[in-house]
Amino acid sequence: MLTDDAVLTEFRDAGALLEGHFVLSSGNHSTAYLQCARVLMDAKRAERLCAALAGKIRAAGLADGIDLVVSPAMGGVVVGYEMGRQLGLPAIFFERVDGVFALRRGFRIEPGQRCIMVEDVVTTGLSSRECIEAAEAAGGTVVAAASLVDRSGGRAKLPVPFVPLIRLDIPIFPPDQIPASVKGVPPVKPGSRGLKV
Ligand SMILES: O=P(O)(O)OC[C@H]1O[C@H](OP(=O)(O)OP(=O)(O)O)[C@H](O)[C@@H]1O
Ligand SMILES: O=C(O)c1cc(=O)[nH]c(=O)[nH]1
Ligand SMILES: [Mg+2]
Repeated sequence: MLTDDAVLTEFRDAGALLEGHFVLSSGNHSTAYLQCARVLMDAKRAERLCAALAGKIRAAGLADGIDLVVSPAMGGVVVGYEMGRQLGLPAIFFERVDGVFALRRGFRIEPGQRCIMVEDVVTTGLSSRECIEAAEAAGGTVVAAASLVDRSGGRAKLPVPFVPLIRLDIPIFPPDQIPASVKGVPPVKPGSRGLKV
């Protein structure tokens, strides 16, 4: 069990609590960004946080009978792997092919396998919902979801019980409602969805 303060300290110590002007995966803008890759680059920190998340999942009675961890690449790859280790389950990831989540690399889901979908961050919940739909389309039954961070303040709706390690309520702005003070700061887009290179 980790307190919210302890989780935020881990993020702060990892240099993962960023302030500025960010374009999120959803196209919304924000003045705050949680860079989970910086948290997960430290194996011991990843272990501490994922052990706590696994503990929350067990405490919620959601760990029993799960066969498989599924997660959405890129952000979900490392956290999915470590959650598989903590829960004693295999872990596979979906990756976007022409924008649509697909299983590659010989990964597959056996018919009826019970899955938990694991994300790094939930903002609108779109990536999570798409990953859950992809796992169901691949033959699985998704019974729960988990993430390191839910920054939606609980507003993101997922179709299965959802356990975040920490829940934050961080404002997001649609592109036509960005405050003037934020507009003046050149935006950066850290995530990979819809990235133009
Ligand atoms: O709840 P949402 O509004 O979907 O936002 C959260 C998603 O955005 C980020 O991924 P991103 O799509 O930027 O791609 P990445 O994981 O490949 O970096 C993050 O890893 C989540 O998957
Ligand atoms: O919504 C996102 O794209 C997003 C927000 C955030 O704080 N961290 C992240 O990795 N993605
Ligand atoms: Mg992602």
